[in-house]
Amino acid sequence: DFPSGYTGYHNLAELNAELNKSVANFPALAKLSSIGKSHEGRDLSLIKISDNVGTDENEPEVLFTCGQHAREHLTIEMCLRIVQRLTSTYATDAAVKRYVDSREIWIVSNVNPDGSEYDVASGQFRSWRKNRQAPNGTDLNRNWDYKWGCCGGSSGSTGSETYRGPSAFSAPETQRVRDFVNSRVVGGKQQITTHIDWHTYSELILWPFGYTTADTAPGLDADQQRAFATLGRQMAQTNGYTPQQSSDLYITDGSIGDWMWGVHKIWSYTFEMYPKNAWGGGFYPRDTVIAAETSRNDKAVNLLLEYADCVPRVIGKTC
Ligand SMILES: NS(=O)(=O)N[C@@H](CCC(=O)O)C(=O)O
Ligand SMILES: [Ca+2]
Ligand SMILES: [Ca+2]
Ligand SMILES: [Zn+2]
Repeated sequence: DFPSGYTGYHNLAELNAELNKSVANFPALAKLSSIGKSHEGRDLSLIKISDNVGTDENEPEVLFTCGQHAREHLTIEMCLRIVQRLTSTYATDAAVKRYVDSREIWIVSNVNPDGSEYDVASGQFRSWRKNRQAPNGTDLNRNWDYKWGCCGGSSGSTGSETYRGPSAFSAPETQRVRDFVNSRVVGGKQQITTHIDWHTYSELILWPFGYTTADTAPGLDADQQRAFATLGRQMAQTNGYTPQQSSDLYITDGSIGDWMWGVHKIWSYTFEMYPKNAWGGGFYPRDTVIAAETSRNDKAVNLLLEYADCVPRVIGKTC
């Protein structure tokens, strides 16, 4: 379990207990299911939040994913914040009510439960990043099948922290999220319009592509780049993170964001949360920062929900 100074973080059992509580308290708004199992057989929980939550309504769908990287535990708290805020303030916050009534919001609060449990299992942090597949784990954020291993943005060495796996989608966890997103193609149209994948740390808002430093590339034209950057900058205005194309940080290939946009044209952002640098605790900030550093992103989440019907509206275009 988490060591002292970190007991405010939720381990998997505590996370699931909180998700169950939210669903029990708001049965008309929240529904819990599973997209399948992790490598070691843990459930990959899926929460849906919307009015008439039991009905698939014709409303823009928004996806949030957390915990691809095991040691980035603050992201689990971020997904929990999203679930708890969108249900518990529905009755009192007009904006939240509007978003929940007009969107369908999906949250996979821990994509890599084997990894996050392994990281705390000994009572001391192991600084574990990857999943728990043999021989030494796969970096889930290099395992997605868009330009997989194309461009020096991942490693073929099993011991590397960015080991891409023996093949794209070799990890059960990326397969399950892939299958869920693929299942949201209804009548030939992807229902999910927008997505945030949560990471730590560095306080950044990143948008595709990661596999190339070019601002535009096949499948990402100048207007789309401008829309990505404009909404990214507006969200950064609200949380003080630095907005940039993900390859401005470093080249990544096989990342979730490139796949979401490259394959499904889902407006996908990667947020790197607090701290800004290692002096703030690196991957392991104390639990005293959780409330401030998750609520810091409330307005950015609202902006994504606002534009979920048509992101190009942000640059004055119509859909
Ligand atoms: N959270 S992290 O691993 O330090 N950074 C992410 C950045 C993701 C990206 O650039 O798209 C990664 O390398 O997968
Ligand atoms: Ca609905
Ligand atoms: Ca729908
Ligand atoms: Zn990460």
